[in-house]
Amino acid sequence: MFRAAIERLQNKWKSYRHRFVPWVVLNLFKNEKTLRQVTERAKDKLVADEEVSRSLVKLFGVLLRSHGVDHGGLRAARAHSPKLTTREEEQYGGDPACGHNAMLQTLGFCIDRQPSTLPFAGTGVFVTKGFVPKGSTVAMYPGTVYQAHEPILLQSIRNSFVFRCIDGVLIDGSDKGISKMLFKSCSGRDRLGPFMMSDTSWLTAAPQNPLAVGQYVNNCSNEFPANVCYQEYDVPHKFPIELRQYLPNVNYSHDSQRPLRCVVLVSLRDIVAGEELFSNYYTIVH
Ligand SMILES: C[S@@+](CC[C@H](N)C(=O)[O-])C[C@H]1O[C@@H](n2cnc3c(N)ncnc32)[C@H](O)[C@@H]1O
Repeated sequence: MFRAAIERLQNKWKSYRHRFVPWVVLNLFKNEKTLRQVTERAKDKLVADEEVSRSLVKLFGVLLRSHGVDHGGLRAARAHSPKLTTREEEQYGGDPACGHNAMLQTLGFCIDRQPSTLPFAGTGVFVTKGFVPKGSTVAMYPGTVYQAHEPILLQSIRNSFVFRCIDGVLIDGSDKGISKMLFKSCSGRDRLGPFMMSDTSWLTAAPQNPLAVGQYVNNCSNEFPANVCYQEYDVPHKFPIELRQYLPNVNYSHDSQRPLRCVVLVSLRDIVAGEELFSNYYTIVH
């Protein structure tokens, strides 16, 4: 009987999809009601990758113009997306809050970090303005991407921001210490001529890409069910090169042959201003 119980536990552990490892170990049997279950891996995507690409390209295109940082690619960016109106140009130009303005304008909502609604849960992420319709790309999970075979031991010590994808790829979303140093170093390494391939500003209090705060989204509880879920997004080859400077992820290994792995958070229902975002740290894939 004891063996059967152990086997049940092992099977359950193996099928957990997203794991913030230390948190899961301590809370494995809490909030069982809020577990997200999916029947097939293919069905786990709430929104098509093309839809995620569309949202990101729209936002990043506006960010590119609003920051006035073109790294040699502004003209190319303008060729990609429609021209801004004069009013929009004025609204974004030189405004320190331009990231949030761009988000409100293009996606119809703003998100930001604030103290969590939950006691002892530290910082959380809230919808601060506008309205998030179900199925929107609400946030991105920033960090260094490690393939399943790459070493992460040192970086993972006392680090509650290591996120595990379904295929064993890990994303270290910590903005402190060795994790921070490694992200900056990999990001500098991967520059392509005049183009940056990733954004390091998520490591600061004011990320250029305002979606890049998904690592601060807290786990749901029985009182606050999940309103967002994680979804892997492999950046397609055709993603505009001049917009990659806003991607908050970078490969740990320079010679990674795989497309860059990002993780986005997608809304499970409509969310209104003032609500905190809650994800489910555990997803069971049957
Ligand atoms: C990925 S971090 C999320 C950001 C975190 N709130 C912070 O301020 O750094 C995961 C950690 O947040 C805390 N956390 C997340 N969800 C929680 C919850 N529902 N209740 C209490 N603490 C929570 C735990 O300390 C967990 O290890």
